[in-house]
Amino acid sequence: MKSAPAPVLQKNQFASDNYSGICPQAWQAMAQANQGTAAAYGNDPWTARACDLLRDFFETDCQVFFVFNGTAGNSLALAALCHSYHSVICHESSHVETDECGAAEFFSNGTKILLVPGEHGKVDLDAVAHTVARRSDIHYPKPKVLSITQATELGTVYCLQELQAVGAQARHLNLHLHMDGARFANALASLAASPADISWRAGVDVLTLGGTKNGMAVGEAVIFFNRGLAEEFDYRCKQAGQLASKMRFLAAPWIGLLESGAYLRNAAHANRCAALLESELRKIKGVTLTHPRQANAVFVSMPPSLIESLRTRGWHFYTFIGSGHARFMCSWNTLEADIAALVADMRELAARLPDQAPPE
Ligand SMILES: Cc1ncc(COP(=O)(O)O)c(C=O)c1O
Ligand SMILES: C[C@H](O)[C@H](N)C(=O)O
Repeated sequence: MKSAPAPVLQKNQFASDNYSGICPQAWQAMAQANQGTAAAYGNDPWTARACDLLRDFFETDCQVFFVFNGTAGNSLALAALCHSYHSVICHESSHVETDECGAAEFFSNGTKILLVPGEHGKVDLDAVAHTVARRSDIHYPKPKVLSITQATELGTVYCLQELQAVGAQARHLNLHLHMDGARFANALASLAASPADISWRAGVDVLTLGGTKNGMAVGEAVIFFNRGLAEEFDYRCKQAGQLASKMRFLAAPWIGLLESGAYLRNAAHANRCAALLESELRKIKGVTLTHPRQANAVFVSMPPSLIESLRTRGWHFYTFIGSGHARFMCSWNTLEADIAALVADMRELAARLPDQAPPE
């Protein structure tokens, strides 16, 4: 018997940008698309418009597909880039590895995921080269794809030069380059660069572009800059249950966010909130930042007793990502009052702790 559904939370939380609702621009766009009947399975005007807007956004004639979530986007994209006897190289803290329940391996019929380390969630390019060069015998799953996450799972962002180095290394090693862009908007806002420069111009072949965490109800875009790799991807989506019959309602929010500019504004707001939260948390005894805050997440170490008392006070936050530090994530609808409330509780509860060195 399933437990009762969790109640609607009375205050904004910092567990994930997945906790947030639908932003006004996405909601209005869905309402605007809800006019009468329209052709199904993507043959509607909203889907066509959203695809064109994304081609304008990235300044290139890319192939665009809409899927329901990021796990589908990542795993189907990776499956399109390699065969079952290949391997995909990604960071040891990547979502593909840690939080997609083997979807990439499943949809590619067995492609092996090979993990590399790297500081603060970014792949170490020497480790990537070693993973490719270490073996060339028939028994080794031949590396075919390098997958990176931008912004990373640990709240950091590859700068333009780092992305260019990743792209150059992927080309040198004859690897396709996939980008998990669940929080691409946050990276874009952080870098103040052009979408094209931090994607295909840096060498990205396929991007899973996040919409859900940036204010949409549901929906990610799989964008093939290397159009040849998109061949029959539509069939792959259909077979995986990722071809929406009422595609217009996945596509319309993209129109709403891109035409209004909310796509970037939402992410910039979340990043600013995280910067404010970071500045406040740095002042609290026993709370130590564990990764540079470069997007919308703040990672801190703190005493287990403080973690427990914060949760008892009603705060939701994850401690299972990366090396298990606490992640506080801001979103398009985070308010300064939410930050003030969290910081006040944390400061009060931390002050009650006996003097102790922060955990390792
Ligand atoms: C880095 C990253 N990639 C991909 C995803 C997509 O996951 P989901 O399938 O839950 O939309 C998430 C989820 O939040 C994520 O954090
Ligand atoms: C970790 C969890 O799977 C989700 N991707 C999030 O970032 O909140």
